[in-house]
Amino acid sequence: MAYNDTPDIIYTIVDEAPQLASGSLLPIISSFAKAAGVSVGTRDISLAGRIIAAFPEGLSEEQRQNDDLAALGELVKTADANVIKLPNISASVPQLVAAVKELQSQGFDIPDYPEAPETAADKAVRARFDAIKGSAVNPVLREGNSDRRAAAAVKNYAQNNPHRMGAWTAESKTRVASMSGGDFFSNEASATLGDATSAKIVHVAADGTETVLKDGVSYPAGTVVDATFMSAKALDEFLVDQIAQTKAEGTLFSLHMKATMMKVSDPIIFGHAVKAWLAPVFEQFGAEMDELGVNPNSGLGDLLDRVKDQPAIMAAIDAITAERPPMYMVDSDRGITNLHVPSDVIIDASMPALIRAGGKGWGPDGKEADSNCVIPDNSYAPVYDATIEFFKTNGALNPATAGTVQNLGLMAQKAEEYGSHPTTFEMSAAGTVKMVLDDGTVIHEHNVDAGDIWRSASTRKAPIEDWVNLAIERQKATGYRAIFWLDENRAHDAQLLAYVKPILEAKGVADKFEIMAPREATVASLETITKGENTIAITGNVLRDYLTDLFPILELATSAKMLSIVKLMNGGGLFETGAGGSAPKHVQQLMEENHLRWDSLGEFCALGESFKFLADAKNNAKARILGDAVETATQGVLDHDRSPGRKVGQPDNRDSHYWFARYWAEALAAQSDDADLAAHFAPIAKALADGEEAIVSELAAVRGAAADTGGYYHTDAAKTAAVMRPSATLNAIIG
Ligand SMILES: NC(=O)C1=CN([C@@H]2O[C@H](COP(=O)(O)OP(=O)(O)OC[C@H]3O[C@@H](n4cnc5c(N)ncnc54)[C@H](OP(=O)(O)O)[C@@H]3O)[C@@H](O)[C@H]2O)C=CC1
Ligand SMILES: O=C(O)CCC(=O)C(=O)O
Ligand SMILES: [Mg+2]
Repeated sequence: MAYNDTPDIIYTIVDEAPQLASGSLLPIISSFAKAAGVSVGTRDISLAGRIIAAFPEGLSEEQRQNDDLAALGELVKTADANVIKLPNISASVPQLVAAVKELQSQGFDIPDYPEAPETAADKAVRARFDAIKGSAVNPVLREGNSDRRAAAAVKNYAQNNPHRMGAWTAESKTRVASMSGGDFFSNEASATLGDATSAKIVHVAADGTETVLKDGVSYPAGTVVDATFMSAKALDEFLVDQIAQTKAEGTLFSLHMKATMMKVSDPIIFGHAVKAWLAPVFEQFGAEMDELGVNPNSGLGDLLDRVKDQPAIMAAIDAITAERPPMYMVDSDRGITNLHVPSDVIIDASMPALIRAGGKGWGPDGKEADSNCVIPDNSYAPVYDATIEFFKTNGALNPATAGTVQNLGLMAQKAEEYGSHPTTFEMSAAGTVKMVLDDGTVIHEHNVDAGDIWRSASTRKAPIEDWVNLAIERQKATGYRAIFWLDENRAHDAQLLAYVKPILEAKGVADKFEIMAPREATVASLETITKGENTIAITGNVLRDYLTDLFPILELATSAKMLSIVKLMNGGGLFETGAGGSAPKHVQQLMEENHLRWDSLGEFCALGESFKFLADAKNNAKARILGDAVETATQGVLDHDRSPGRKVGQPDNRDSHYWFARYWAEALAAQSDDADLAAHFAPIAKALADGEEAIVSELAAVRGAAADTGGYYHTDAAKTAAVMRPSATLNAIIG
């Protein structure tokens, strides 16, 4: 189904906390925009929405949904795109299974997720689910590179209202552990293709049997193509060793992966950790657990659920758990460990939170403790290692005086590791993996063993050039210290540098940029911001992800307040809200005590940018007025401390939207560029001010009791609206 017309601005329907917040904020945005003749439409990219769109055959007409993600994927390749993208669930298998179960319980005839597909029909269903799994939205929408930074108002606020930081001392036992070889980092090979070509990936077993793992992968001219693998044997030895070292050191064992975005490789690595942790149980009961459908890649939570009625297996698990070091917990009250669900501990958010807390994680006893942070691959682990060492030496960062690290990330067109899923394989046998071009040239070749994880990633020329040019623009606009976080000694980075250096030379700006490997760049950036100065981190895709949580969480307490712009390569605009995720813990709190602590500052920032983009792209003067007023309102929310509190009883997300609407209306009423708009918003501003007492008390009245939104993944629109819009006075004004 195609859409007849594209609204001026598209606001995405997502999941969890940001979607709950939209229940309150979006009616305000739509109503204000409409008054200025700006249309705001929605497109559903939620996990539930994507499942429904993928399996129409069992559904009634009313239940069916358009494939909005595919439609948006086309739109972002045009200059017309103006999309506000909120964070969505990048589903791990347990999340996917839970969402399917919920939809089935609501009467949607959706097939079960086939855990071990054997028939052709099951394999086809599985392929449809695999396209929904993991980070399936962002790579489709991100047809541009990433520009993430704190708006000046947000940074100023953070300096004037510094958040609490845990103390760091030289005695901290917290550290990062990574493999000393056999990992993706040490096995990487990289080459730049002169001409457009296609390639196939072939596995040749020791007995000469050839298996084509993938055929017809096509690359435009100038693509940087990498190949690497992680040795399963080296990984297992490393994990066994780290479990033992953790116990000896008296710290918590923690594993930090990105099983959502690295949806093929990282769940396998996570599964190795589950197996290493329960090694004697797998040795003794491997066959039985196989029968019960245990898949270690789905985590300890799923495993325990499947073996809970098997006393012998449960006893073996208890016995080995008693011998293990304590594990880093996701929720110690409920016994949820680091290894329960692969999507619970996600490195970009988990490591910064631990570092901000002074190197502390939560242990099974509900107390904070130092932690051994296991990050098997060495490509980016040095960033966290260097940060931790820096704080051990220098003490925690002071957010009152620290400068800022902005990020320009190479992200477009599935750049680097984040686009590697279709070309990642777990080896079923020992042999050689070859990457063979059309003309027969073998560009990469690795000797592998059974179980090794081999993957190829690629990065296209146009995004690389666009990224370097964006970096030049940003450096020029700010004058900040600008560092390309590239390691001359890493195969992939060396190929990138062959692009970067000539562009900088040709533009006569080579002297404005430094080039440093991630470890050195981390130290240099921390030194810079410690002095109160600012720097731009120009990075690849994974570091974009890691740094845009790490530095914001240290500087601002959260990455939710970030400005996150994707300048689409074909001219459109994609405005992401914040740099974080969908905050499942916030939903839990809303359901239990009707308090939503989600901070919509990211949405406010994105909204302002989106209006301004519309103003420029379509020469829409009213959109500019709306955008300027959004900035004033955002400033008002900060200046008057109207952001949500964390605890029930404090003002929450809904209160912050009331204040945002009020400041927005006041700014629109006060401006003199458009008399009609001023006249329209003057009575609204007055009504919002006059209604303050009623609105605040109506919002406060609902808090404390459980809230029902009719579902978790697929909520009921009317019930959610009732929960998120409990103020009749406010609703009447907004209309
Ligand atoms: N762009 C995207 O689409 C992204 C999606 N994700 C997805 O999000 C889900 C959760 O990921 P996770 O790694 O836990 O990261 P989150 O960013 O969702 O959560 C980490 C913590 O950050 C804080 N936080 C995040 N956003 C806000 C906000 N707007 N206001 C206040 N606090 C905030 C919360 O801290 P506290 O609880 O202490 O209040 C939260 O628990 C996963 O399904 C993941 O796949 C993750 C990253 C990006
Ligand atoms: O797409 C995802 O799964 C996460 C994205 C993310 O964390 C980011 O872009 O910062
Ligand atoms: Mg991230």
